[in-house]
Amino acid sequence: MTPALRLRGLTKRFGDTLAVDALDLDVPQGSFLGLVGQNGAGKTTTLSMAVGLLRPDGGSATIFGEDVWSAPGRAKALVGVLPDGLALPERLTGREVLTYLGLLRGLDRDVVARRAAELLSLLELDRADRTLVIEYSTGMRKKIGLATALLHAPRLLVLDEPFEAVDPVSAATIKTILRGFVAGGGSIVLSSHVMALVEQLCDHVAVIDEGRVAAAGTLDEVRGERSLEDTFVELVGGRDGGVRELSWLSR
Ligand SMILES: Nc1ncnc2c1ncn2[C@@H]1O[C@H](COP(=O)(O)OP(=O)(O)OP(=O)(O)O)[C@@H](O)[C@H]1O
Repeated sequence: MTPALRLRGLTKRFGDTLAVDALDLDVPQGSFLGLVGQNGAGKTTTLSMAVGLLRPDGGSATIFGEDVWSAPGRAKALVGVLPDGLALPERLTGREVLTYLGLLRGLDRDVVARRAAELLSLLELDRADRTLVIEYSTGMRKKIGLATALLHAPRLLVLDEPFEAVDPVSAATIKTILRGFVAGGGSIVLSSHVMALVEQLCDHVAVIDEGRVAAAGTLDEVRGERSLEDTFVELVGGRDGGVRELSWLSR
């Protein structure tokens, strides 16, 4: 079966930094994949190239077989994206943002109005109906970003740190939405630093280290008998000597 997302030889260099190094990754259809890695490992750069937001120096990205760079219209219709540092029209309310983006996506006005109302209510943004996006908190921005990613009912969701700065009640709602999305046949790839969250939500995991995939597979294949955190620290921590302490802090 064609993967929901296929990355082959994806490469990006910023000056002397090789951020992503000939990276290969498949996100199988119907899977919920967690992308984990240390700060600066290359997760955001990889996801940005995967969805057509950042042009790779080499390699390819396909979404359900559609090439992100040679067939961007077809590929982008299939994917909903929550990018890092999402730029939003700041002088609109959440409802106006969803209406604007829904109409740009070619959805009917009635459909947009219905879906926007449901998303705003579910994500508890309807109480701030007159608030402009510029006045939103960090967590509210994440939530409206997630709503924009879901609005056109994509087949694949690509979410960069969707739970960052989100309160526990909203996080529980988002988890329910994402689980429902996968149960309904959707596929998800999300990046996170929270191993417990990845273990709780995802059925597949990929560990990125220095721009390459250090391990990938089902959750059980990658972690074996250990916790994901132990596996992760062992895989990527070993290089710089693992966990160290500040001796001058001890009394
Ligand atoms: N626009 C840029 N210009 C220069 N260097 C960049 C740029 N974006 C990323 N990098 C570098 O590329 C590498 C990978 O960064 P990236 O943001 O993809 O990592 P990450 O795994 O998402 O990190 P984090 O977990 O901290 O968000 C880092 O060394 C970073 O400094």
